[in-house]
Amino acid sequence: MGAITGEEYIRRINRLNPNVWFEGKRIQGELSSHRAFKGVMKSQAKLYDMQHKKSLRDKMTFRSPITGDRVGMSYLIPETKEDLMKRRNMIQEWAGTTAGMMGRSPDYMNTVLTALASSAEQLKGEKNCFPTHLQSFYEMAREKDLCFTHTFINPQVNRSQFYLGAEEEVIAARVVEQNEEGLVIKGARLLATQGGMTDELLVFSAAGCLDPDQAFAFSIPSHTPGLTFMCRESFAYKDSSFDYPLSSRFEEMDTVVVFDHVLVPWERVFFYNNVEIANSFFKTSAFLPMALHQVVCRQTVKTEFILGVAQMMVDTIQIGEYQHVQEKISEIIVALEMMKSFLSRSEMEAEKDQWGVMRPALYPLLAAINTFPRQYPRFSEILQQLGASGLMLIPSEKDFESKMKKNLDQYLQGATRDARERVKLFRLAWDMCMSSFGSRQTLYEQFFFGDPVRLASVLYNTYERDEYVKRVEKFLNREE
Ligand SMILES: Cc1cc2nc3c(=O)[nH]c(=O)nc-3n(C[C@H](O)[C@H](O)[C@H](O)COP(=O)(O)OP(=O)(O)OC[C@H]3O[C@@H](n4cnc5c(N)ncnc54)[C@H](O)[C@@H]3O)c2cc1C
Repeated sequence: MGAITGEEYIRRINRLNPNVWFEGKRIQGELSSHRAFKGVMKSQAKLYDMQHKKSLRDKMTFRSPITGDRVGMSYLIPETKEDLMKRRNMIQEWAGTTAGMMGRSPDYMNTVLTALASSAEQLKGEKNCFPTHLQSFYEMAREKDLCFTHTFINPQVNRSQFYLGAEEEVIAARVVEQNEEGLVIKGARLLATQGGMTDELLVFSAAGCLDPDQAFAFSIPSHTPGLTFMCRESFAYKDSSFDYPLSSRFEEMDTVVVFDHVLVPWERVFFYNNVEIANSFFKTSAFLPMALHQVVCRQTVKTEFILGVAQMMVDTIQIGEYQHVQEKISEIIVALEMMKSFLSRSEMEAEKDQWGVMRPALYPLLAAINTFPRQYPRFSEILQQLGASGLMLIPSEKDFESKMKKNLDQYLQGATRDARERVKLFRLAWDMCMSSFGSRQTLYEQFFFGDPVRLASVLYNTYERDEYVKRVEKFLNREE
């Protein structure tokens, strides 16, 4: 089968008909026609269509080692530095289409699964681990071009250090039964972005897992009996891409995932009841370097887009002569250059692991994921500071078609753009940094890969720096 088209993606999800709840009701009918999903599913479909465009086919796909069919490049296990470049080019092509605003374009989770499968050998011989399940599942996903959401966060009930979650009624998803057919899961997980609009849900333990009944990794189809996705409010308020240029296209729903005695067949279980593996596999496998490589590729493209928007705003109202404006634009340039450097260094210093996987160097990528969550809110702030009232003077497409057009044309024109074009640009900036969609983007970039505070601890606890301390010791003991 190999790489799918957009139409195949839409058909497949509609046929699955997963149990998705929105505003108090189960969504009936085709998910791709529902107002909360239609824009983003159409955008996702466009990404899949790119795999079949003649001019992009070699960039977006590679030949399956099993069938020779073309399969998605995000499923490529990198063995050389050239493979890493191929992965980067593909990821950035998709990110360019979404302005980097779709954090969950399928390459993100495809990369996660590919990374885990490339390290499956690590599970060999370990208690309750099934490396062959993981490997064959990856191959099946690659050949069918499946897409995924994932969930690994327990409900935010009580985050104090000594909370053990021992309520009588289960809250955080856990194994409640084990039988011949598989594991039975009950409870909830937060959250799954794109929940319901993917083929599969990949579930793995929350970081710092202590409970053997929560120490698992598996994947199940989105329409598995007992599985429910509960949506938040949709930020796709209108279809007009003039009024809502980003949210009408890229609003990725976030869902709470509820497991009501969900049966996970054994062949879908990668490991269970193994706290040690649950806590170590994601650190020692290729997960971090490969997933972060995808993330930083996308974030770099997103930063380029933000820089472009900011510069267009500056030009439109001619504020580029002011020093503080230049400084603000420079701040975005510095951030962009940093991201590009982190990415290049991660590729230049990539090394093969013991299974022949070319892993991008981890520390430049960890530095990036520690920096970007702090930079991104500043980008929003800069757009607001540059746009000022212009971000409120954003009449709708309908206003431009009304009797008011003459007034709008006269009073909302910019120095270099007519009123309609100026408003179109400022609406884009507004959707990026002020609308519900824009605010979610800011929260997303801060948290989607984990709490930035705890991500900093990963650096603190693992970064080799004895040599520097020794150097200072030597300096302090210098006699001359
Ligand atoms: C838009 C969005 C989309 C997301 N999509 C997904 C998804 O698709 N799949 C998925 O699995 N997850 C997803 N996430 C969840 C993301 O992984 C979490 O937000 C992140 O790991 C932080 O966990 P939390 O939200 O539970 O915050 P909490 O852990 O509850 O933290 C809340 C606050 O308490 C502090 N805090 C709590 N515990 C500690 C501690 N032990 N030490 C220090 N400080 C602490 C934090 O620093 C923070 O300030 C998404 C998040 C967002 C915002």
